[in-house]
Amino acid sequence: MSVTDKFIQQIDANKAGLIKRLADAVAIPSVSGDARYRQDVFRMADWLVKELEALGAKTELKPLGKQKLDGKEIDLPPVIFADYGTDPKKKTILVYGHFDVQPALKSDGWNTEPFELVHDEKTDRLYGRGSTDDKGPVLGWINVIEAHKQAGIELPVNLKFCLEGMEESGSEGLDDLIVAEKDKFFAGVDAACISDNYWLGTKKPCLTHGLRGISYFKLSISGPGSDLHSGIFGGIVHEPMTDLFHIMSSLVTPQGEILVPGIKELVDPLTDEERKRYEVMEFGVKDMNEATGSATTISDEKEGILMARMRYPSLSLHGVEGAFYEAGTKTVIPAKVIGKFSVRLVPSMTPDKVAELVIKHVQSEFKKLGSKNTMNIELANAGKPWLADPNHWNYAAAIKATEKVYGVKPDLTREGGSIPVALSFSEVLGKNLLLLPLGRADDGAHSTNEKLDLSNYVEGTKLLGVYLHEIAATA
Ligand SMILES: C[C@H](N)C(=O)N[C@@H](Cc1c[nH]cn1)C(=O)O
Ligand SMILES: [Zn+2]
Ligand SMILES: [Zn+2]
Repeated sequence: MSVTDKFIQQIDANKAGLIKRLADAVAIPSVSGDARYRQDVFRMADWLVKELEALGAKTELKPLGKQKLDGKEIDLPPVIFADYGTDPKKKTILVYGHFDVQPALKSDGWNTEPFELVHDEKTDRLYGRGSTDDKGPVLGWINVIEAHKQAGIELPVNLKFCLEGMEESGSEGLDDLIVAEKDKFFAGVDAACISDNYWLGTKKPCLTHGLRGISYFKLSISGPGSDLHSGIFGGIVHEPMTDLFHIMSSLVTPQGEILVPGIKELVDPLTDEERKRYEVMEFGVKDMNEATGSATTISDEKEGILMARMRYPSLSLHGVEGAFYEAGTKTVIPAKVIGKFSVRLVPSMTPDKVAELVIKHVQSEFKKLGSKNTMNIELANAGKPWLADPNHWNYAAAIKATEKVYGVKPDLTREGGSIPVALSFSEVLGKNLLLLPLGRADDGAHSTNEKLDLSNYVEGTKLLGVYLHEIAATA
């Protein structure tokens, strides 16, 4: 039996162990965007360090200093550096992942408790916050090391881990750490791999060589000293929510067209050659409908959908802090509301330029309202877009591994989401970076009822391990 077959057999024999590990990780509510959960993000880092050390990795926690969140100054969670193997004859692969998650409450519409992993045996799906983004994939790498140890097989490469707890909140502090550690911890890295995105649809695996960037804004409008009765004060005062809705609706049309002057002009023109790349992709409107659980795509053509995800910017409205949103008919005029929206950036757009255009537009729209309220707009976090050359042994190894594990040639995609440090890894380290996702498009990352199919977790773990063997065999 070949070494990779032994590894695969070991993974199949330990499915229960893999599920238990994910359940333990999901049980820690490591929400980075809410100061009340900050201790849990630290706890999650300690838990991962224990898992890695137990398997023989050498770890170090790198502090990142402080941040301002919800008006308080609090400690940023540490970054975990870990080394597994330092054999100079082997290639060294840098693995990045994140152990923080998006917020989740059962009352948001979850069918189960978000921080309890639930294995639905009928569908063989694992439900829980972080199952697919990004605890499952991070644990995939740990499962790979464990299976090698259990099966008595040598890992064919050296691994370096860089795991952070602030990805969902803009990766504050990590870029500086990468620069500072370029010739220290990151010295000797041959290539990098991140598993933190999703297949294009629900059936076919993919490799990803591009990400959109992000500029996330908070727009606050305040007026009255406290919430007011709309019967007593309605029609008398300038209402913050009315101002906010006017401005928010001046940002984007229901057809997804961004109305902020100057943004469209930043986008690279589409060439015939590029359009053909979308035409040949195996993908249909039906795949997207499956992923969204609806038939609500703006475009009815697959090329339009693919380009909207991969090569055009988008502007999304996320929520309003301070607004009345519960059941019932409360007749309140909220005193202060904070609108949250973000722009996804494509290559040739920079967060600085986009912030300049958005802030100018919002100021001008607010002025038009003639309101006596106070408006403030801030860029809460940002990440640059990233695009890599897929003609590299790192991608060749992942293609072969996908063929071995899934029996198909993977799609080559660009992802619509953002991983702020992807560009830093490519630029600062000057090494090739590959995105090798485990999860499917319908996993519900950032949404209610986030899940990872058990088969994606198990086969995905095999994929990560076989990819390392392919690197050793072909690179
Ligand atoms: C693609 C990755 N799994 C992800 O979800 N990234 C976030 C990053 C982010 C940046 N600011 C806030 N979140 C995303 O794309 O939304
Ligand atoms: Zn993620
Ligand atoms: Zn995420």
